[in-house]
Amino acid sequence: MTDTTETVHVDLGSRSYDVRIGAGLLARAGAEIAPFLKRRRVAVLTDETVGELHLDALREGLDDIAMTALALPAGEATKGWPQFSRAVDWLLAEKVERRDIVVAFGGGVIGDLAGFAAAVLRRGVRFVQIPTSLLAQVDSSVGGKTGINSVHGKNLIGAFHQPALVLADIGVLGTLPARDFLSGYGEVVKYGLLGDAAFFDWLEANGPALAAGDMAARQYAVRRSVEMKARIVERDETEEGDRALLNLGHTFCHALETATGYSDRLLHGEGVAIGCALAFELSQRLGLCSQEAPSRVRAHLKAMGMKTDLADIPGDLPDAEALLALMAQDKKIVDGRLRFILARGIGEAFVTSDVPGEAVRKVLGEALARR
Ligand SMILES: O=C(O)C(=O)C[C@@H](O)[C@H](O)[C@H](O)COP(=O)(O)O
Repeated sequence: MTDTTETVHVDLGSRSYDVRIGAGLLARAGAEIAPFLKRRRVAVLTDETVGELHLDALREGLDDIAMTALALPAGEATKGWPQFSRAVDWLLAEKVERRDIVVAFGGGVIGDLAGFAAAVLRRGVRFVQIPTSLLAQVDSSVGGKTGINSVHGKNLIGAFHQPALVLADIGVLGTLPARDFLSGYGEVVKYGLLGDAAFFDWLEANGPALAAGDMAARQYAVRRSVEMKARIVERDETEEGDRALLNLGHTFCHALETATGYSDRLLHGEGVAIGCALAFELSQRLGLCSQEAPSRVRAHLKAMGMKTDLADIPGDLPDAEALLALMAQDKKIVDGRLRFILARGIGEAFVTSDVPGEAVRKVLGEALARR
């Protein structure tokens, strides 16, 4: 079989690394990781679902590299202090040393938590991301944002810590439940919306095939997303400016995730999709883009069977004022002023602090009224 693995290099000087994208990478994990090892052993953090489905395959792929593993409960609720301290204590009990490699084997929750554990363990050890969800492959495994949630908000505790290598095996996406796959698709659409109108056109045409399992389409979507993310992260590793573009939809999303208690009511990528739709609605309300743009965003998300609005979130939600208060914990805030990612059209996003609170309140109020 021909090897169709592609490599996206993330050029960050001494923190540079490759993102390898293809089918069958799990089976070759040992050969891929070996050059980074000082001794032939790795400590793997995973979740119970991924562990059950794929840990044996990873163990086999690692060949003679010894593997020890801890499986945490699956789900966003794991991304907090209790499971984080459990993971760090386990890594210490396993005698993971500074020159060793920690492997984050799972979706965004595991990648963020394990990356943060690696960042603080013995003041920093290297880690390899093996993302198993679409969301983690296209987004959270790349760029070095690691962390956990606080009762005050999403991802408020963490560190920038770049991985040494990312292995995105698109073959494992086949075991994802449809809801999780579509949640990850929310982040894929984000890339088209923020900076590549042609990619959004492509997604409108190919999104259904991608969701149905077309491997070539999946590989292209993962590669294009990672490429876009890599170029932005290279320009602005620690989000002083441009990197905030990757936060399109996230100011709304994080407030909604906090409001729904990081529960099954709203998955992260679902919140991103709703957040992108609201960001385009806000842009239109401020006269920045045409009415056609938010309609096209919603139409595509709907055609993919995704959540597009606050009305699609089950259970109670707080009022617009309370949601605005949650948004005020956003990490993009400067001098008390929220920064938003708005758009002049599809593929034309930009970062601005110049957004009247009243306009945001109105967009949220109207969205709540549609429930
Ligand atoms: O990598 C980034 O930069 C992003 O903003 C990507 C986001 O999609 C991702 O969810 C990120 O973890 C959110 O970052 P945060 O700084 O808003 O917590």
